[in-house]
Amino acid sequence: MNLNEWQQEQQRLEIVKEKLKSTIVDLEPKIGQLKDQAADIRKRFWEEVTVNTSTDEDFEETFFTINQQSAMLSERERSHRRLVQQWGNMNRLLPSPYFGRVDFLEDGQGITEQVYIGVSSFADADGLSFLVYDWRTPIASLYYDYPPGTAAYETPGGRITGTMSLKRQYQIRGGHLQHMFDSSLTIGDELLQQVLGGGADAQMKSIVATIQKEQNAIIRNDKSKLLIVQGAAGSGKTSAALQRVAYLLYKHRERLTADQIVLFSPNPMFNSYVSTVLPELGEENMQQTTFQEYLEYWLGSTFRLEDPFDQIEYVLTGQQAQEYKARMHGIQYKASEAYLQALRGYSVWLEQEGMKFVSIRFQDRVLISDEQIKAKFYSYDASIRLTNRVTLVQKWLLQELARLERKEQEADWVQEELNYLDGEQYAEAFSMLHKDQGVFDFAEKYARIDEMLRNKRRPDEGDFDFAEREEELLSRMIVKEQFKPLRRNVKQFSFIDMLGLYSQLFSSEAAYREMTDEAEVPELWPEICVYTKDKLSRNELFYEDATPYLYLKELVEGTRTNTQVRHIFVDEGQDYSMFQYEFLKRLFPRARMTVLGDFSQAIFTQATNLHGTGSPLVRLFGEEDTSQFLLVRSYRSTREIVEFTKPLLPGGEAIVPFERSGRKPILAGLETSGRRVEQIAADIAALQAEGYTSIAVISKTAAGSTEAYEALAAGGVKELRLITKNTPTFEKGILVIPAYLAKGVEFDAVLIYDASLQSYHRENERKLFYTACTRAMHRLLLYSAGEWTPFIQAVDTSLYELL
Ligand SMILES: Nc1ncnc2c1ncn2[C@@H]1O[C@H](COP(=O)(O)OP(=O)(O)OP(=O)(O)O)[C@@H](O)[C@H]1O
Repeated sequence: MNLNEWQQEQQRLEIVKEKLKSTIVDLEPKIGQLKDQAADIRKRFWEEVTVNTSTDEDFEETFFTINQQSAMLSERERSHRRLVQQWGNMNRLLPSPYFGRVDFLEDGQGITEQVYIGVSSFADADGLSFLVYDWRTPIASLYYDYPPGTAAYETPGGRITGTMSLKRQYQIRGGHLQHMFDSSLTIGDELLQQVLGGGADAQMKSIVATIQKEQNAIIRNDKSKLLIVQGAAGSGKTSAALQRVAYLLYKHRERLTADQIVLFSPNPMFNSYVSTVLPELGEENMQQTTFQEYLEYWLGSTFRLEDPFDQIEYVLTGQQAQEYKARMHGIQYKASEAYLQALRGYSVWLEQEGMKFVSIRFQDRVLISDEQIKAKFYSYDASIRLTNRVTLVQKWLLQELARLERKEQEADWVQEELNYLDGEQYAEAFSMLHKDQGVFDFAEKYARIDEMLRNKRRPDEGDFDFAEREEELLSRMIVKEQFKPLRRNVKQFSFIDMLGLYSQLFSSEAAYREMTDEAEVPELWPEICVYTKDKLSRNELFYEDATPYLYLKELVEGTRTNTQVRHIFVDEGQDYSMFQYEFLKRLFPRARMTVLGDFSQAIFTQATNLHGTGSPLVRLFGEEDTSQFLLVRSYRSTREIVEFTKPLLPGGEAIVPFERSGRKPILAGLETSGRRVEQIAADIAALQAEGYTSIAVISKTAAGSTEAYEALAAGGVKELRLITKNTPTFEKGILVIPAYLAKGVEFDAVLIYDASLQSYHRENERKLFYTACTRAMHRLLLYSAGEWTPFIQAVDTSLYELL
């Protein structure tokens, strides 16, 4: 690149910066004014409105002026918000106004346009010529999709074709042009090299300057109802997901808001890891949650729920337990579509027989027995669907309660309670009654009509005994208060014995077949029945039972849906069962779904294979509405680490490392655990001296982490932090962490605490081991105080160094 070009670019940068600065200066007073105006309107809102409702016309007039005032207020507030956002965007642009440029000559046009691309758009004072284009504009996709030559991009009005004569990347920091590269490749590797060579952070970074073509296709896909992304470890799935959220928010800014997008994360710590990407891009964060959080919300008050981490701990360490094998079959079956089908079949069977109810009790008495409820339930026409019949029963119960409540007023305990009120309390109740005049009047009116209907009082009857009436009113209120929880419970369907209904499924094999109409019953069913019922009897729920339980609850009580949400993103999608996918689809009927995952990192027993024609996930929306993507390039780790981790997996050869070099992984075989601790302590110190600030010691389980933490702390390693499933945020430093919690995140250096045969040998530990190793960006060190795991033994010796 010649000096002249460099100078031209520098000059342009200065011009853009000046214009940005003057726009910011112009905007500031306008923002202040609008804010003041809005505050003023709010303050004087009622002064401008004369409330008069005496006649219909007055009422209309009042209604009209209120509407007018509030429209004005919201218009000012909207303008204010827009300007503040614009101001924020300009400030964000100032230190680095753009990162890319393409020169494009559209077919049929005479002038080549210079398209500069940055994190948001910036137009010149005329409002027509763009000094910077937002990376999400249609024309900006040229930058991501093509090398110089013929190129095209899609617009709402159709495809635009032409020729790209230049593609340039910039590194601008603090307003200074530091580097500039012209590229002939899709996106020059230089910038990506620099970005990836940097250190790991406690928070994920946006990748807008270096989005790769295959990632861009995911980010901009706006056609399919379901996007499935299968991508190797470190291939940028999470990154693509977050930029996709920003893209959708931009493209549909008139009708889509951040709270209509939900991201399901693998754990709360991951939430904090990704939470800064969108704000960095000038967008609000989408809603973030975990599936467990949802389960806790609906079931947490009824059960002690096992979470997926306890479940995986059991899978990894519970081999000695008697029911281990049965539980493994159980986990698999309860995650399957077959079980979902079985539950549907069960709900049909319940329409004929087998419903279970809970008696409604009051003060140790049965008010309405379960048998009565059951009889009522089956007295309705058999053609009425289960949930509708439940609603009818609910209505009937509320009526019954109203009747019983009236009857209860004459009960002795009410009289006693009345007597029990001493003078002061009585007076207080009395004055409260009168204070709440509205309630009192209403209650009076109600009582009067009630009595008339019951022929106790003639319509013309005037005077009545106030004292008596007040006493009656008081007793009514006492009973009402006591009946309140009963009514609330009925409204919350607690008259249905959900626990009993779910337990009932786990009876004999023959009964199960009959109730569910399912031909297939999993192996070891009797054992599955025993341990499941045992758990339920303690008001506890296994993780694999939680979603099915909730699903059955909805089949009986009616489906809860959220129609607000338009997009859901599921990260680490391989860890969700088909059962859970079906559930999510029902829960968010108006949402499109983006599922990102890696079947090679499927560490849970209920995993779902995402990709390929055989993927059960494709059936969720059908092939027509589904787009599948395969990401094979891995960006996180150095070539040496990727080459080492590839042979750990069957089919791993397909993974392509990004060309960034580093040291080969190091295998340190040590004679004793004590020596291992010494070696790790020395290695951590050396890594720190080399400038690495994010270092993770990864072990297989939580117990393993605690053991490693204690040994290393005793061995003199300072400022260690033990990460558990309850750790809320992700921070830089030296962490000790179980592999399953390190999912989705990354570190400068990873130290595998125990890579011995003893630790990793079963087939279901292969993916866990792979997941742990692929967290490393720059350095990977593995330790063993015994024989190496067979997964490493299969790796060519040229791919690692021995200590
Ligand atoms: N186009 C890109 N430009 C710059 N960095 C990228 C790009 N794509 C991915 N990366 C970087 O690669 C690393 C891995 O990305 P990310 O975490 O999104 O991958 P992933 O596929 O979700 O990984 P895993 O499955 O292992 O959790 C991150 O540091 C991310 O910033």
